[in-house]
Order: sequence, then C-alpha cells, then structure tokens
Amino acid sequence: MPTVTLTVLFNAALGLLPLGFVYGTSLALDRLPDALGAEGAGWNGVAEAFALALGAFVLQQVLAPFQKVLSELIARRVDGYCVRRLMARSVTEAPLAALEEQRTLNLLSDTRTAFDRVTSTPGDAVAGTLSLLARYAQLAGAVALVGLALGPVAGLLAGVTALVIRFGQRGSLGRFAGLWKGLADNRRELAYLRTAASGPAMAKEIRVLGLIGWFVRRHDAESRAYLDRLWEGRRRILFWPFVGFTLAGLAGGAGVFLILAGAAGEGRLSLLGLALAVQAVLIPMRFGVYFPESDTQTQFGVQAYHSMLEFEQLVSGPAAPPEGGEGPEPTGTVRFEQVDFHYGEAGRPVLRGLDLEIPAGTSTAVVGFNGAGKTTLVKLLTGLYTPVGGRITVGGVEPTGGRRKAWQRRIAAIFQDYVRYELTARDNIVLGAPGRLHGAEAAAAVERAVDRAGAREVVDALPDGLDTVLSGQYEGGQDLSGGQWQRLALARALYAVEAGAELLILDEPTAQLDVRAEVDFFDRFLTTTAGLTSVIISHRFSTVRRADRIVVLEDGRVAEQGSHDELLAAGGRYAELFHLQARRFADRAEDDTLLEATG
Ligand SMILES: Nc1ncnc2c1ncn2[C@@H]1O[C@H](COP(=O)(O)OP(=O)(O)OP(=O)(O)O)[C@@H](O)[C@H]1O
Repeated sequence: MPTVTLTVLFNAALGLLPLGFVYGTSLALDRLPDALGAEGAGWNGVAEAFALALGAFVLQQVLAPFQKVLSELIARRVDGYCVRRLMARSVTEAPLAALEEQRTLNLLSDTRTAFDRVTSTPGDAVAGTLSLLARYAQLAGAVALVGLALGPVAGLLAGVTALVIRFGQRGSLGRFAGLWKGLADNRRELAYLRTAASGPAMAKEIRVLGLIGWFVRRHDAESRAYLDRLWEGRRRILFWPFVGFTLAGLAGGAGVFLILAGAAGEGRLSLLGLALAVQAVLIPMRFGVYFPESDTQTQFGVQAYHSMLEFEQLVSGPAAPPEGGEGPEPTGTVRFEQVDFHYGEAGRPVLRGLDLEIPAGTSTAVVGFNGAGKTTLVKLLTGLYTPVGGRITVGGVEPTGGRRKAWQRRIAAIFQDYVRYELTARDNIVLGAPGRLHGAEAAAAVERAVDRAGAREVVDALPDGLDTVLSGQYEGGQDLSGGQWQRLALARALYAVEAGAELLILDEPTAQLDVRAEVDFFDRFLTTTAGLTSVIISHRFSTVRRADRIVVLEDGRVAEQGSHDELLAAGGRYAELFHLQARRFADRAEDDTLLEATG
C-alpha cells in the first residue's frame, strides 16, 4: 500500500511541475517590462522567476524516470496476484469440462498472452525508427530558433547538449537490452511454468497429484530470482549513467539559460525573441528522455531481428542445392553401409558401423530394447538426419542434396509421436501427401485409406464424418481417443501410399490400439503392404512376426536378422524375447481361465 500512496503523490507532483515552469516563465515575462524600465533595478525579480521555472523543469527531468520504476513495481505486484489466481482457478478450481469449452479457452488464451508480455517485433522497430524523424526534425527546428534568438554559440550548445544526453540515455538502454537477452533462459522457464499451470493440457495430472501449490511456489521463487537479477542489472547499468547525463544536460541547459539571461539583461532581446528562446531551449533539454514511441521498439525489435538471424545461421547447413538435376531419382533397395550416428557434437554413439539392407518390395520389422536406436534408424532413413559416418543409398544413389526432397516424397511414415492436427478428419488424412491427388481421385483415396487403416468406425461415429474438426475446442468438433487418433494417423500414411509413396514406415503403429483393432490391422497388413517396401518398428511380437524379415538392433548394430522362424530356430536374442512375451501372455490367459473357473 505505501507504494501505491507514494506513486499517487509522486504522479500528482510530476503533473504539477510543468505548471510551476509555466508560472515561472510567465512571471519572468510579466516582470520584464519593469526591469527594462527601471534600468536594471528590477532584474532580481526576473531572476527569481526564472529560478522558479528552472527549478520546476530540473525537478521534472530528474523525477521522470522514477515514475517508470514505481509503475513497474505496481504492475508486477498486480500481475503476480493475477497469475497466482489464474493458476489456481484454471487448474484446480474450474471444472475440467469448462476448460474444454471454446469460449473458456479463448478467454484463457487471451489472458495468458497478456501475461507473457510480448516484446517488440522487427516491424515495430522499423515503425519506431521512422517516428524518430519527428523528434529529430523538432530538435533541428528548435536549435535553429535558439540560434536565431540567442546566436550560434547558444544554438550549438543546445544541440550538442541534446545529442550528448540522448545518446547517453539510449546507449544505457542498449546495455540494458543485453542484460535482458542474457536472461532468456529464465524467461522461458517462467513462461513454461505459467502456461503449464494455467492451461488445460496438464490440468488432469496437476489436480490429481495436487501439484498446484508446488507450481505457484516455484513460479514465485523463479520470478523473484529473475526480477532480482533484472533490477540489480538495471540499477547498475542505468543509474549512474543517468546521473552523469542528467548533470551534463543541466550544465548545457544552464549555459544556454545564462546566455539567454545575459542577452535579456543587455536588452538585446525583444519580448518575442525572449518568448521564442525560452520555449525553444526546452526542446533540446528534453531530448534525453525516453521516447515511448520508438526506444523500446527500436531496441527490442532490432534485437528480435538479430535473434532471428542468429537462429537462422545456427540451423542452416550448407546452402541447399537445387532440387533434382543430379542424375537418377532414388528408388529401390535401401542400404545402410557402415553407418555411424550420434546426436549433437559429442553425443553418445547411437549407431555404430550399422550394415543393413532393406530390399525393395519386402517388409522389414525392426526390434530392440528401449533406446536401441530404432527411431533413430528411421530418422536417418527418411533423411531427417545425416549419418556421421558411412552412407545410406537407395538403388545405389545417396538420397542427399537435391535428391533428398524427391526421396522424402516417396516415403509414407507415421512416427511414434505423430501429429494430431486440429483440423478435419479429411485434412488429417490428406496431409499425408498434400496436393498430389485432386477432386474425386483424392476423395476416393481418402475412403480407401480409411478402410485399410481400420478407421471406418471412427469416421462414421463423427458428427460430420470426415468433415468433423478433430478437436473439442471448435464448434461442432470432437476429440478422439488415443487409439482412434492412431487409426487416423495410419490412414494418413496409407493415403500417402495411395498417392504414390513406395516406402511405408510405421513406428509403433499399434501401440495404442486395442487387441481387436491390432489383430484386424495385421490381418490386413500383408495386403496393405503388398508390393511396397515397408519398415515397421514394434515391441509387440505379434506385430513383427508377419514381416518378411526381422532385424534385431543392439549396441548400435544389427545383432540378428532373418524371418520369424529362422530367428526362433537360431535361439538368439529374438527367440529369448519372443518366448518371454509369449509366456507372459500364456500366464495371463491361464490366470483368466483360473479366474473364470473359480469365479
Ligand atoms: N533428439 C535427440 N537428441 C539426443 N539424443 C537422442 C535424441 N533422440 C534420441 N536420442 C537418444 O538416442 C538413443 C536412441 O533413441 P531412439 O529413439 O532411436 O531409440 P528407440 O530404439 O526408438 O527407443 P524406444 O523403443 O524407446 O522408442 C537413446 O539413447 C536416446 O536417448
């Protein structure tokens, strides 16, 4: 509360100070004829009036920056209270059903965007730079007027003073922006905590496990740590330079006012000249203040642009060669030849001298423990990453450079973490190969993909069939269960096959399907993949056993490969894991029979 009282008094004083200046200068003008008439005797009265005007002006300049500090203190307190309230209401008190309603979500999204305190964009920076023109035009005009009224020395002094304090203050803002950039990690963490604890996505777990207290405390502690660093830096960077530049401004201002007083005292100034000079001098003197229409925009907008450039530089590899035009398009048998791979600069090796052949037109299943590198193998196969050592060829051609895109268009893939687009069911399917089929041909391909993926029941149950938006957050939309989504994702991959893809990659395609749907899918798997090259990753042996060839990944290499029967006969790792899983199912079936018998 004292902060609020202080701010109210402070703002009232700041508002009244310009009136003090107006009164002082008016008084000086009022006393001037007397002083001129009395041959110098009345000059004390004029000087007093000027002193009052100058005092009010200086005080206003010195106090103005503290207005921003006080405002920010208050804003942070109010925002802190609101964020805590928002977190509590949205994830612990509001009924989950309400959180899934379109209107509630819109309001929540607007509120959260406001708390994210979005900074200036590069577009704001350009607009802000243009608005500086008005400021500099005004300065040039004012300096010219001071020069005309008081002579070139006064004009020069006013201009130089203005530029010194301006560049001084602006430079401090630049250094402050550097500090702000250095706190990006903290801001990202704070935004994450706010979003996580105020959004519907995590509401279930936060409620059930009673995590809201933990989130609020963590958010408070992190905000305090962030603001402590920010404010300490701001004091260090802004305070002393502010004092220094204000003093420089005062010295320059005092110099110009002395010239003015001297000229008036010697009677070299007409009343008009005096009035013009007094008002014109104020413009350069005020040039050291913060320009709300441009300073933050130019500083942080340009910074955002530089971050964008830096990001582009970090993520850009060598310039992408033009598409095609490099001999034959990659098609046919895929070969991994002594492929090495690790993530990052010095990551742990994931693949080590891996040799693997995936003959065209056959189905290959890849199995292995968690973290064995199965998904990584698929990422390399699809050209999302390139091998660190060795090479991958398709029909003897490396699908790199200009051929990468052509190769990717021949692939239909669903990854473990496939995307759930908040679009219609039809769009979710067509995005497997957008723009490749049109009109009736596309519509028929969608229908076939739905049937082959076993998604017919799912689509038929939707209020608008294929045209239903798959999200409860839209009017008439409907969300799906995990298994239903997976069938749609399968349909997406199969649509790409309809559109001409020749390699079908399925990473855990049945992990979320119920037993009936899984059996159903694999009963049709052979027909679905006939003539295609397919790679399927699965931990379910019932899934992989139907593949032409099974590859066991271990220690970054192919440990075993062969058909299901060959691998069982070999009695290696595959046989061991297969029996383990089979026994578990047998035990479970036995338990069920026992239960039935005794129940
Ligand atoms: N983006 C990444 N950055 C760094 N390391 C990663 C990344 N993705 C995977 N890894 C690491 O690479 C190894 C292989 O991961 P991968 O996802 O290929 O395994 P997987 O065989 O598909 O496992 P799972 O059966 O659990 O899906 C793991 O040790 C994992 O920690």
